[in-house]
Amino acid sequence: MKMAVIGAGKWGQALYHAFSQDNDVVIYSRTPREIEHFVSLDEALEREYLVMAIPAQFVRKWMEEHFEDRGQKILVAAKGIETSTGAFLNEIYTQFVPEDRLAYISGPSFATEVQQSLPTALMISSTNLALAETFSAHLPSYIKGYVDDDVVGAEVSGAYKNVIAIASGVCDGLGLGNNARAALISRGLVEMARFGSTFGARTETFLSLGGAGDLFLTASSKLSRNYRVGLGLAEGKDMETILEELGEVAEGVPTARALHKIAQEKKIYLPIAEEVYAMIEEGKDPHESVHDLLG
Ligand SMILES: NC(=O)C1=CN([C@@H]2O[C@H](COP(=O)(O)OP(=O)(O)OC[C@H]3O[C@@H](n4cnc5c(N)ncnc54)[C@H](O)[C@@H]3O)[C@@H](O)[C@H]2O)C=CC1
Ligand SMILES: O=C(CO)COP(=O)(O)O
Repeated sequence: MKMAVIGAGKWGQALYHAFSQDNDVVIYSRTPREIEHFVSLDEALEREYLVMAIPAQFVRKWMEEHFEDRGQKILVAAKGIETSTGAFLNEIYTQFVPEDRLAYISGPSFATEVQQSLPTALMISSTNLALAETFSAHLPSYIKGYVDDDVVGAEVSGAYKNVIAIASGVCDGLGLGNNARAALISRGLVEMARFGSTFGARTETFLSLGGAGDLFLTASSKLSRNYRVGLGLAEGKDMETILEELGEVAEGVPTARALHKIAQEKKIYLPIAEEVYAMIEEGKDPHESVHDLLG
């Protein structure tokens, strides 16, 4: 399969490594990189299959400024909800490409482990199951693919788990123990599903690799950038310092802002996401947030 990965951050490079096992793959990013098969934007857009690994908050601008529809089939690899509009990624991408040419990859997948070819299982979701199957069939042997057609469920799962991961980092950073973290993750899963059902997601999707699977992974490991944001908040660091020290994207931060905006507009009860927002945006004391969540 002739593919191009667009976006050469950790995840773009990991997916480039993965798909390169059995396919003809090139990679492009706005910042030139010393990567084999690094190509120009035009060469990348010429490929029949694209993997879009641009972070969620930058997708709309990038598509407006650089994308040319040449009939490509697209695998969306970012996880997040656009802060400025509350739009899910499928709502953004479908403004540029018909939904039957869009698929979304989600599930428990630290880029560093995918880059090391460690065993991984992922979900590929599309309203066009044949397209999801095509991308799944071209994954390398060390990644087991599962296909599904609940795009909204996959997107909400992938975005929301990052916010719960921040809360989990706060919990562990405060030394509240395993019971507290397990309770937080469990209630976070319920909150994700409640939010997703508002937008037509299937509840069982939140029990899938893209839901519970990715949540368990991200909310329990220092490999997660979002979890590390939570550790920083627990240490009393301000967001500017946390993000500067992180040096990488933490999608849970802008997504928490988006969830707050949506929760206010649609009157949805999102207690954990709202506390993460209060800590991120209003500098709320994490001890107070925990007290209010347990209260
Ligand atoms: N790193 C991981 O383990 C995984 C990340 N993801 C998702 O992949 C997406 C990308 O994340 P990473 O590659 O990990 O981030 P990263 O922090 O490693 O890289 C971010 C990339 O985005 C680029 N970028 C920043 N601003 C941009 C803009 N305005 N326009 C275009 N490109 C811009 C940067 O140059 C950088 O290459 C995120 O949505 C993340 O949630 C999904 C699964 C695993
Ligand atoms: O999505 C991921 C793992 O599935 C990566 O999580 P972080 O963005 O928190 O590092």
